[in-house]
Amino acid sequence: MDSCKEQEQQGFNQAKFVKVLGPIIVGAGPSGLAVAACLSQQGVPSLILEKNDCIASLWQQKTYDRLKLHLPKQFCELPLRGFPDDFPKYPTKGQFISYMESYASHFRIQPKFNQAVKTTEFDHGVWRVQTEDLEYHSRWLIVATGENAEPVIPDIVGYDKFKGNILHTSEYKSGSKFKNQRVLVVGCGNSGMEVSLDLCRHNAIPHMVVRNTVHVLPREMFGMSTFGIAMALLKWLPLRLVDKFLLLVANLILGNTEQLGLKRPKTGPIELKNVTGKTPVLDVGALSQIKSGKIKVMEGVKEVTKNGVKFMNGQEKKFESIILATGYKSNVPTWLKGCDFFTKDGMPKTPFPNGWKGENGLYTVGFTRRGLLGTASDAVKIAQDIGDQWKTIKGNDKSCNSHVIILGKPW
Ligand SMILES: Cc1cc2nc3c(=O)[nH]c(=O)nc-3n(C[C@H](O)[C@H](O)[C@H](O)COP(=O)(O)OP(=O)(O)OC[C@H]3O[C@@H](n4cnc5c(N)ncnc54)[C@H](O)[C@@H]3O)c2cc1C
Ligand SMILES: NC(=O)C1=CN([C@@H]2O[C@H](COP(=O)(O)OP(=O)(O)OC[C@H]3O[C@@H](n4cnc5c(N)ncnc54)[C@H](OP(=O)(O)O)[C@@H]3O)[C@@H](O)[C@H]2O)C=CC1
Ligand SMILES: O=C(O)C(=O)Cc1c[nH]c2ccccc12
Repeated sequence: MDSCKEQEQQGFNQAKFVKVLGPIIVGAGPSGLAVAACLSQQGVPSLILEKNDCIASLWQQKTYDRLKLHLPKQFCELPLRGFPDDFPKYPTKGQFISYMESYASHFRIQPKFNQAVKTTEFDHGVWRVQTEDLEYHSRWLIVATGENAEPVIPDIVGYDKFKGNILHTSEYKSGSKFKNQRVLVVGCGNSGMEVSLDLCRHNAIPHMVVRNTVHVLPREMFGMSTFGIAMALLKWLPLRLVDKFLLLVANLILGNTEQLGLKRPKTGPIELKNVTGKTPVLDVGALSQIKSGKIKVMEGVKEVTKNGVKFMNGQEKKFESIILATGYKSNVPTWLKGCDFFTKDGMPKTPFPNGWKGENGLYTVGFTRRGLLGTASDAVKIAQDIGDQWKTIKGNDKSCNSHVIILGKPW
């Protein structure tokens, strides 16, 4: 082992301050891994700090068993290394995780686990990144904590009165525990639809709350993925025309969803995704269960009671469990201080495609509202940008083989 590595191994436990020569990346999800891989291709070492004890913790710990990618695999690949050829068009969650494991090992990415970043600020030319036990310093900070870092738990009156089980979709694995139960699913995004479908398949009785409008599109049109068709058309046609086309075909294939209680927003599906981040539902079977009455569509919830729920329209129903499919939010404002690059919701203020770079060595990857395709685009740009700066740095800062230098005190 070279002396720098030895120093690194022994030092982490005792030291208070760690000087990182390359960038610090916060988060070891697909975005953190993608940017670390692209940096290593540029010859730039980096250090990933991950709060959990594994890579891709959203996928490994917070998703249900039946999950599959609902965009075809070519739109979900990380840069520099694609999916194995034998993967199906829509890989399963297990396949996606194994792809990311092999991606990390191929690029020799070894995040430092159990390092939840508590506060970070830019101070005298240096990013100071604090975890419970250590303070890391670097001239570059790459935020890769994701758009889906924390569950959204809405304020609904009466949670404490409810005798049954309340959980968020991030804790839902399968419907097997809910057999014969009356279950209320709050929310009708992709999670709400797919959890309701999974509940049906396990003989539960799902009721899904739709308080607002929602776009439902078939996952495929004419044997091709709807997303792929949209991307291809967008090369030639304006966004609004593409949205019109998608809606025309969706209505032909699915019928009028409004009759089922699923009113469409005025803004088209891709425009709405780009502007607000609200993802259209890509239907993988829930709609036919709604048509057959197995998934019941309900109004907004007024309050939770001891044995069930009162709805906005005055109806009252009994439920044994409530599943909150109410989405996720960024957690950046909780740990990144003194920086006005992000909105109060933890998204970059500068819209795509320019939200990847801030000031003073700050970067963001995976905050584009464009899924893994956006991640790949950010990662390549960031690595190029830092790679160019790295090439101009000479001297001591690059001479050690290790990417971190352990210090007892700040220098
Ligand atoms: C159920 C579900 C299915 C999805 N399916 C698709 C799909 O098919 N296609 C697609 O393109 N997108 C999909 N998405 C969107 C999803 O956001 C991306 O697939 C992808 O996970 C984003 O990667 P990320 O690395 O940006 O964020 P994440 O995967 O959320 O990773 C962020 C990492 O940062 C860590 N972290 C957070 N806060 C801290 C902190 N303070 N300190 C240290 N570490 C921290 C987390 O533990 C996590 O490991 C899906 C999302 C969900 C919820
Ligand atoms: N197979 C796949 O690839 C899957 C992908 N995903 C992705 O994961 C991301 C997160 O999806 P998801 O978890 O569905 O979150 P979303 O943010 O997409 O949806 C949240 C839903 O909850 C509703 N909601 C929020 N608060 C309340 C409330 N107080 N009362 C009633 N309804 C409420 C929202 O309604 P409103 O619009 O009124 O706010 C919306 O319908 C998305 O990008 C999605 O595409 C998720 C599952 C599967
Ligand atoms: O599945 C998701 O959450 C995604 O964010 C993927 C995605 C990015 N852009 C879209 C447009 C329509 C449907 C899904 C997506």
